[in-house]
Amino acid sequence: MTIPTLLLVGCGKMGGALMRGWVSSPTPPRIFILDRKLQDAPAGCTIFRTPEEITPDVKPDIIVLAVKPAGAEAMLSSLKTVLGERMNHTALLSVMAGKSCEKLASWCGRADMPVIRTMPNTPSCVGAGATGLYASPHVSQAQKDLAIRLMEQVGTVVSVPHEEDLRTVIAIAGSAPAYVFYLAELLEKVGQDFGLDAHASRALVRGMIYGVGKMLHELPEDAETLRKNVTSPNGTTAAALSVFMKEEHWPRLIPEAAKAAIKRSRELDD
Ligand SMILES: NC(=O)c1ccc[n+]([C@@H]2O[C@H](COP(=O)([O-])OP(=O)(O)OC[C@H]3O[C@@H](n4cnc5c(N)ncnc54)[C@H](OP(=O)(O)O)[C@@H]3O)[C@@H](O)[C@H]2O)c1
Ligand code: PRO
Repeated sequence: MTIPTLLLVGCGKMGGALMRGWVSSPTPPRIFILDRKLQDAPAGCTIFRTPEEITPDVKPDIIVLAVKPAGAEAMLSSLKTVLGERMNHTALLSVMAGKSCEKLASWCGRADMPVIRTMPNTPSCVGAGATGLYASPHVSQAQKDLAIRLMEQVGTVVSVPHEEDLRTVIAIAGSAPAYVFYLAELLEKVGQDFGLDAHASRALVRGMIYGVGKMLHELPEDAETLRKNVTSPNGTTAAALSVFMKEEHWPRLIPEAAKAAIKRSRELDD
């Protein structure tokens, strides 16, 4: 199989997570990076600071767009100018939380530009990402297969049938690591407030979340069964869950938070 060439545009928190995941995978793609502040690139990756620095030998199979949605139009307009004819032989893979395939294609100067929209998450940096992927009608099967292969190199990929579905992916996977990190922060603080030292509290909470993730990933049981296995009748867990499971707590707050993320993704489209 030939090694694909990527132009990774924006190598911040998400682009950087993908880059780390790719370079640590068994068969890394060839990566050119466009980022104005990235200090060091891994061996084999070339950094350009501005679109104008991109050299004529860069002929990407896929351009991975990982800048903020507000900067996408200006960036694609510059890339269109710099890459010229090369823009006709590449596909665009956006990781952005906003901006439709149609809009991105028009900013590339080609209504028939093959655009793949994805919603990855930062656990991609350790090969444990979860990515939703939508391919617009102009994407060939070979380009879609390549996009899926690339994202599978950094974790789980789910193709969604409608572009609109990506909003739900944002709410339950793209943004969701932050919810779990917040839970970790709060649990670590509780551990300390209730008498453990910081190191012990951190080690226990991180070990617990790692173990839960590994069980959910590896075991066939559904989450509800795994939860019930922890919950002894009239025991400590039941006491704690009786707080979380009150109608006005997690059952209301989790969907409310998801709706807020979805609403914000609509605003980022404009
Ligand atoms: N963070 C996440 O967990 C996550 C998850 C899924 C999807 N996303 C999506 O990923 C995209 C990037 O988010 P992020 O959190 O990675 O943002 P970020 O950390 O700000 O990364 C963007 C990078 O691109 C650089 N950049 C922007 N415009 C540039 C230009 N014209 N020339 C050169 N470099 C440029 C930025 O440099 P400066 O800082 O100097 O501008 C920065 O290093 C967003 O669209 C977001 O919706 C993020
Ligand atoms: N981070 C981006 C945001 O907060 C997109 C999902 C995760 O907008």
